[in-house]
Parts: sequence; C-alpha cells; structure tokens
Amino acid sequence: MAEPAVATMPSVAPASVPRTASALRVTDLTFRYPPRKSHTSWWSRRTARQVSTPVKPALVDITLEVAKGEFVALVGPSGCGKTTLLHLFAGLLRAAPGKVAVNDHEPRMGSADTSYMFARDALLPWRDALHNVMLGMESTGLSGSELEERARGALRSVELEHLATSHPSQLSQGQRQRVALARTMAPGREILLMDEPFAALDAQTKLRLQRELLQFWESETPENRSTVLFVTHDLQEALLLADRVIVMHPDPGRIAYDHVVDVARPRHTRLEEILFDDDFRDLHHQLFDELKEGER
Ligand SMILES: Nc1ncnc2c1ncn2[C@@H]1O[C@H](COP(=O)(O)OP(=O)(O)OP(=O)(O)O)[C@@H](O)[C@H]1O
Repeated sequence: MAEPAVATMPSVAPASVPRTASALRVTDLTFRYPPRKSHTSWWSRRTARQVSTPVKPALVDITLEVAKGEFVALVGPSGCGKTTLLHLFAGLLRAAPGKVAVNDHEPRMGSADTSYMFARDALLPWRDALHNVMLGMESTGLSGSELEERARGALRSVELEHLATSHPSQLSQGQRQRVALARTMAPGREILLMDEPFAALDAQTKLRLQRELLQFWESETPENRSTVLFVTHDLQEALLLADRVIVMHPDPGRIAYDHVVDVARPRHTRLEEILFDDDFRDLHHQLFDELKEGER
C-alpha cells in the first residue's frame, strides 16, 4: 500500500514547545492600539480637550515561539490580529519591553535579519524586474556584479529571467508577485514575514508561487533555512506550506489551536499529490471547523 502523503497530525492548544532555539518569540502578550482621540461635546471641541475612547485589545494572552528554520502559518478570520502580530515582529509596532523578541532581541524596523512581503507586490514602477530584485540586497554590501548575479539567479528560480528588463507595468499581477517573491528570497534573510503574499492571485498562479516559494526554501539544508511566518486566509495554502499551522480566533485576537503538519519534505515536487491525500483533506476539514468555532 502506498504511504500516505500526510502522517499523524496531533493538535495542541494553544502553543507547542519549539524544537530548537527560537527565532521569533512572544511571551504573554496583550496588545492594544493607541486610543483614537474623539471630541465628545461642543465644549470639549471648543477647548480642544480630547477624550480617549477605550480600546479593546487587538491581541490577548499571546505566547508563541517559532524555532529557527521553522515554517509557521497563521490563519484566522479578518480582524483576529494576524497582521498586528507580523507588524510587532517587523518592529512596525511596539509592545511592552521583553514581550516580543526576534533572535532574542527587541524587534527593529528595517533589521537586516528580516524580509517582509506584502499581499500586493509593492514593486517600484520605475525599476525593471532585475533592479527591483536587486533592491532587496542593496544594503548587503555586495558588489554590483554580485548583486546582479544573485538577482538573476532569483529571477531564474521563478522562471522570469527572460523578463529581467521588463517594468512592473509590463507584467501580469502573477508575474509581479513572482518578482516580489524573488526579491524577498534573494538576500537569504534569516527571517521572512509574509502577509498574505499570494492572496490576490488566481488558483493556478497561486499554486505555482507556492511551489516556487517551497523550492527556494527547501533547497537549503534544514539548519540553513529561513524562519518563515506566513499569514494567510487560505487553509489549504497554510497546510501545504507550513510545518505548523496556528489557528487564531477574533474578539479579541488570540491563539486557539496549534497544529503540527507532519508532511515529509521536500514537498514542492508533489503538491498536487499532497492536496488529494485523504489525511490532508481530513486535517483541512478539522481546521475549517476550528476556524468556524471562532465565529460563534
Ligand atoms: N492602526 C490601527 N489602529 C487601531 N486599531 C487597529 C489598527 N490596525 C488594526 N487594528 C485593529 O486590530 C485588530 C486586528 O487587526 P489586524 O489587521 O491585525 O487583523 P488581521 O487578522 O490581520 O485581519 P485581516 O485578515 O483582515 O488582514 C482589528 O480589530 C483591527 O480593527
């Protein structure tokens, strides 16, 4: 009998113990955005006195560790705090000291350890594909020819080397996102924070980019792989890509489940096979129910 593509997948709630040293860590975090100021009366408007509206926390009691080289997906309904968590790791938002750590340090915006990839490609329109990919590495101290060689290699990996001199306006949405993927992967950063990077793509193009991302990532030995925190609304995508899938619930945003996805790697050569595996589908159903649970 053929080996199932998906082996046992224990579920633990809320957070599991990391395998090795952690790259990303949150400890018992409750996070509120600063209150919006609102004028409440004619008198307060006149005197420019402002009253703070109480703010519900965006995240409560979050404890999470992502081990070095681990690929973790965050799923959950809109508003459950996925992007907030990513922004805290990227240093775009600040938590109380000691609550959030990247490589055991307070997160820093623009850190050389971290790459951030958005749902929309965010390419510079005046640069061609090659120079957009090079942009991600310009602060690395590589020479011009090294930069170009690396950028070409990254474009080759997403099968777009022939469009190196095309500008974003000459590329399809899928091609632009592939250039953005090459730009994210090319510098070989230690930590990749990816916020729904394939959400705007059709199913076929999405599968292609998932394969290309895995190919990039799985081509490194496990100890040299980047740590990935990947936000998505797509359960199938989360299960295909990640070592662990964390299910968040909203109101307030919290971690509800933490699943180990025990599918052997490399996966990029057999994504379709994994998709049609019965155990994979069962796990997909289970997570679907867990997501719905959060909507009640
Ligand atoms: N800049 C902000 N100021 C105040 N509240 C915010 C801000 N950004 C997000 N929020 C609130 O924080 C909560 C979490 O938002 P966040 O964007 O992190 O959720 P999400 O899970 O990423 O949602 P989506 O899947 O729709 O992107 C929401 O209630 C949202 O309204």
